[in-house]
Order: sequence, then C-alpha cells, then structure tokens
Amino acid sequence: MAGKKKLMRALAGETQAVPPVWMMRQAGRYLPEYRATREQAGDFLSLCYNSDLATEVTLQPIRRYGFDAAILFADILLVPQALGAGLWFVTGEGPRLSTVTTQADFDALKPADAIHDTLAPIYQTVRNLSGALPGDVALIGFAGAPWTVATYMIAGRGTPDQGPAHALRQENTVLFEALLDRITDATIDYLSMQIDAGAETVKIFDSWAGSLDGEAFDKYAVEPCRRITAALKSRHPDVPVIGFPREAGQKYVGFARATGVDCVALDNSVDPAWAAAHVQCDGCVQGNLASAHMVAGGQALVDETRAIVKAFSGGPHIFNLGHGITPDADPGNVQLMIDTVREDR
Ligand SMILES: Cc1c2[nH]c(c1CCC(=O)O)Cc1[nH]c(c(CCC(=O)O)c1C)Cc1[nH]c(c(CCC(=O)O)c1C)Cc1[nH]c(c(C)c1CCC(=O)O)C2
Repeated sequence: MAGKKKLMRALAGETQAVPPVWMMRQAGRYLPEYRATREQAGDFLSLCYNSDLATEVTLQPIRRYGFDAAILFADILLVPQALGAGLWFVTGEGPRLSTVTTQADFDALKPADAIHDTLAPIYQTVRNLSGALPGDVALIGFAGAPWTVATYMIAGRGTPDQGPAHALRQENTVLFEALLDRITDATIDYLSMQIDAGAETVKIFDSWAGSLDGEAFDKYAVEPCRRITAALKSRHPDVPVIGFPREAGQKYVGFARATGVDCVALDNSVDPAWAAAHVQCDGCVQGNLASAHMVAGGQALVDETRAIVKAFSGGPHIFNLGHGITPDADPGNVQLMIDTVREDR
C-alpha cells in the first residue's frame, strides 16, 4: 500500500508507526486567515455557500500545517436548510432554525431528492478541492447523523440535553421517525454526491448520540448510520466511512460491526487503553486528544499526545482531537501537537 495516502492506508486497516493527523474544525476561528476570509464572505453561511472562499478556508490549515487530510468546509445544518427549514446563525450564540414539531411542519419539508439545488455550491467546493489539494492529502466529506440533525430541527437550536427531540420521539414517534427517515434519505444522496465530486472518505457526525440510551441508541444512532453506510457502500464500494457517535461510552464497543463503518471516531471521554482493547480490535479508530490542550499547550499537550499515539500503536489509528478545536486555541499549540505526533519513534 506504499503509494497510497496515509489517511487512506489507516482507513484500509494498516498500522503505521506515525499515524496520519488532522483536526476537527481545523479551518476555524482560531486561525487569523480564517477570520479574514470569513469577514470577506460576510457571514458563516455565505462562506459555506461561496465555493471559492470555502475552498480557500479548507486549504488554509493544509498550507500552514501540512495535515494529512482536509475536511470539506460546510456545516451539518445545510441539509435541513436544503430540505426547506429556515436557518441562520446568531453571532456568539450559534444556529437557529425554523422548528419541525407538527405534521404540518413536516409536510412543508421538501422531498429528499430536492436538496441538490441548494447544495450545488458544496459539490463545487469538493470538486475545487479535489483538484487543488497536494497529492498526499486526503479529502474528507461529511454530514450530520440523522439523530443529531433532527435535534436541531426539532428544537430550532442547540440544546444542552436535546430535550425537545426526546419529547417528540416519545409523544409522536411516527412523526419523529418520519423526520429521521427523511434526513437519512437526504444524507445518503448528499454524501453520495460529495463522493461523486471527489471526496475520498466521508464522516458521519452524531454529536448527540450520547443522549440516546439502550434501545433508543440502537434505533436512532446505530440503525440510521448502518442504513447510510450500506447505501453508500452499494454505490461506492471502495469509499471508507467514518462514524462519530460522540459520548457513546460503552456503546462504542461493537459500533463498527453493527453499522459497517470502517473507522470509529472517539471523543475525549474515552480512555485510549480501553478503546485500543475494545474498539480498535474491530478496525481503525480516530482521536482523541482533548481540545483544551490546544488552548493550554505545554508539556501536558506533549505527554498526552505521546500517550495517545502509544496506546493506539498496535492497530490502525488516525490522530485527531476528541471534538472540534475551539476559537481560543493557540495556533502554535497545533504545530506542537503535529510535531509530537510525527517525532521519530
Ligand atoms: C453540531 C455540529 C454543527 N456543525 C458540525 C457539527 C458536528 C460536530 C460538532 O459536534 O461540533 C460540523 C461541522 N461544522 C463545521 C465543519 C467543517 C469542517 C471542519 O473543519 O471540521 C463541520 C464538520 C464548520 C463550522 N460550523 C460552525 C463554525 C463556526 C462558525 C463561525 O465561523 O462563526 C464552523 C467553522 C458553526 C456551528 N455549526 C454548528 C454549531 C452548533 C455551530 C456554532 C458553534 C460554534 O460556533 O462553534 C452545528
């Protein structure tokens, strides 16, 4: 597999002495060049839909640091918008959406295959990137998992406990499941189009998977991810899929087998030694340095980075953070992390 990109080799199950490295939100507000381009675009959503500027911010962290992978610059909430939901961002607070809590709200949504007009600029960004990236850098596409996307569509915003989505699933299960199915169908088409445009792997972000217990986790986190993965594999058999059931805890065990994903991304609440024994045994894992180290830096960052690389050194591993890098991170600490991952060993 010598000629293949480092990220793709890890996803194919190869153990490497130096793991590939990239970061969630690597194109983000901690970088001065990102803030400048975002200002040029006007606002966050305009940046997402401007293919030239979205290409530019995706490339910025690749130029600055030489990561092994670039992740398409977009957002998981573009799918609800393409389905017809209202979406806007309140500076300093986060996303706001028109809510879907009644049958009438649901009936007003567009069919899954009507999303592509809205999302066409995103496919263009992927095409741009596919031609612009250095030859050894892999391109990652992504979408939100249906449960996580639904939590925003139902509440109309981010919530600490996903209460409104849990309430709807209990009070109107039929409507809740219809919404999840609509998002699932749209997500399959969306990711498939990203792959057609040049994404070499795709990641499914289930940021709120941890709030689903027992049977609900199987029905609303595992099953939609399994369905998306199976549909993608039938259309694009050679494209690996990364699943990120954040805060799944013990339910990380067997997630790859149950869903068919090629790699499981770990949040930083997971102990690396435990995950090496119970999750990495099924294939590639990604993670899981705490983002706080990117703010604090110092010897603790170096020690923890080394400990994670060592814990996962017996199998396929992609070095990453456990969640997105935060705006208050120091760009110098990112370089220190990368240098530590890539040091001779
Ligand atoms: C839940 C979620 C969202 N978006 C995303 C998730 C899942 C991952 C996670 O749990 O963080 C995923 C996402 N969002 C963004 C990407 C681009 C790729 C990357 O660099 O990782 C990805 C993969 C850009 C973004 N998405 C957002 C920003 C910051 C916007 C800005 O520039 O002002 C970026 C770079 C905004 C966003 N987008 C979302 C929220 C809640 C917010 C506001 C919070 C915040 O400001 O960080 C929804």
